Amino acid sequence: MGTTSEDPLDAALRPPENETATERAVRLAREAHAREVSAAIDANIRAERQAKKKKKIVRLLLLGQSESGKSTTLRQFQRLYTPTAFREERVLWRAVIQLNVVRSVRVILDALSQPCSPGVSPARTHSNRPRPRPRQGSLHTHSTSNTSHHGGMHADEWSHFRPDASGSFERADSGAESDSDGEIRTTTRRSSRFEHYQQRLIPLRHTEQLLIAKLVPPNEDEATHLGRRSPVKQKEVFVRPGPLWKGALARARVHFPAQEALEVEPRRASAGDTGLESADEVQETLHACAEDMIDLWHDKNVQRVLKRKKIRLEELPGFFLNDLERVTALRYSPSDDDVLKARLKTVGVAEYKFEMEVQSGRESATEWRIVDVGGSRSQRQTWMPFFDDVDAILFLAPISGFDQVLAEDNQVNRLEDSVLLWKGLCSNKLLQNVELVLFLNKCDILEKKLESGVRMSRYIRSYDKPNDFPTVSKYLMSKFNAIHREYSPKPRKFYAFCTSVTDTTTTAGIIASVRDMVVRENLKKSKLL
Ligand SMILES: Nc1nc2c(ncn2[C@@H]2O[C@H](COP(=O)(O)OP(=O)(O)OP(=O)(O)O)[C@@H](O)[C@H]2O)c(=O)[nH]1
Ligand SMILES: [Mg+2]
Repeated sequence: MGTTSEDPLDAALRPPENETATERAVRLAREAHAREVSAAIDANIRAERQAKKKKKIVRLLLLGQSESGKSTTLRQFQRLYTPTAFREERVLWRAVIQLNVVRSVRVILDALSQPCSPGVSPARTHSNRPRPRPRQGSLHTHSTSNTSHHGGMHADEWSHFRPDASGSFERADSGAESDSDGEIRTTTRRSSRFEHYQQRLIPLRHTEQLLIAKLVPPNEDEATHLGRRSPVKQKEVFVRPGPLWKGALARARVHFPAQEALEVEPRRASAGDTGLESADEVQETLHACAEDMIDLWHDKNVQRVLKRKKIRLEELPGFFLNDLERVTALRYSPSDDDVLKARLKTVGVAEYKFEMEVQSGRESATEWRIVDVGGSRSQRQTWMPFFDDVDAILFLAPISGFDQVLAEDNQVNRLEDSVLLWKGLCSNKLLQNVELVLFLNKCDILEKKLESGVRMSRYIRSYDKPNDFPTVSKYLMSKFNAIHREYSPKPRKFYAFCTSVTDTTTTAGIIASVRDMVVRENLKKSKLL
């Protein structure tokens, strides 16, 4: 019986009938090679699938009140583990730094335009305001009568903040004007000098508007204007995290140096001279106003007014006034440190993926997903949904804020707010198996503050020890530890560090420790499952 329906593929693959021995040998060799290539591709696909299956994903959530240093810590991770991307994006921070400069100057000008009348300090003017009451953090917090096992002290006991410990700059002032009647002429001269600065620096107002327009998408309805009354209670410019604002900036930029120039000469770039050929309008204005800004900042009378009003600009976020000459240069491009010091408030939540560029050991198989959130009160409801699926939480408590109140609620002491948040996290049942890492942050500011004579005991009732940094930081560490131990639903290790996350050297080591710890704990848990 003959075949009537032959398979066309068979026919196509069948060797030619009149094939010679040499042709046959060549054909067989070609087929063998093709089989090898195909096997290699299959093996590759299998290996990739295996790797994907094996790949560890570590989720780290950054939490803490506004200005605690979450986004700065994230930037440290980026600097360490995705250095190329960090370096490429550095130039986009220029607009943020420009705005930080303009706003610092604005704080000074506002302070000068509201002179204290002789003999009446701003503190006195406000001293009849309602006294700050302890408030609950927005996370659930326990009040319990259990005694702590830490030196017999209850974890609550230490956080008895003094009722008058508002710490707001305008209210913390206790010094009176020292001008006597005989100094009227000097005061008049001083006023005209202040007016001179106000006049000379008028162009900065327009600059500020330009920068806000550049940084904040037009459909954002959260206010971005400066508050009128208090020099330090300005509304902050914010961004929703993620690549969007950077994209907008990149599109808006006037001229940026060829990327190659940045890559070939990274050291030049970090020194602030990248070979920018032309600056944008904002930078030109800043450059033109540089001398006046420098004079203003170094003016002894201005310093005196700031001191009297207890405005410590050096401690405020986004402080660049000691770098004015460099940051107002026409060809200025931000350094690593500048990016870490820049202040841009976060609104919303974003997850950042880190395929660690360091391809060694375990890290090559670990993908990190770090979630950065907004820390102000209105933002805290966004935290909770992440509690379900997180391996570790890095909580930042800016301990230098013991004499400050929250920007969003001037009745709440910042340290007290951090304590309440910490209690809420420690006691949260959803998080009982999650590692909590504590950064007692802004230690550099704390140290300077204590050295300048601000007394901890004025703000924390139970504090009766020496007012030096080692004692204070040790005390606070032990108190946060006591809360952790007392409030955790089941025992877990206490990982805590005293940090200044703007400091690259010390933070690199701390982040490496955190990374190792989180990976190790993650590995342990996955083995147990
Ligand atoms: N001197 C000093 N400044 C710090 C430190 N940590 C953060 N900062 C600065 O404080 C400001 C606020 O830090 P951010 O990282 O933006 O704070 P955040 O927690 O993300 O704040 P939100 O986005 O409002 O929730 C920035 O200007 C930082 O450079 C620190 O340890 N020391
Ligand atoms: Mg932030």
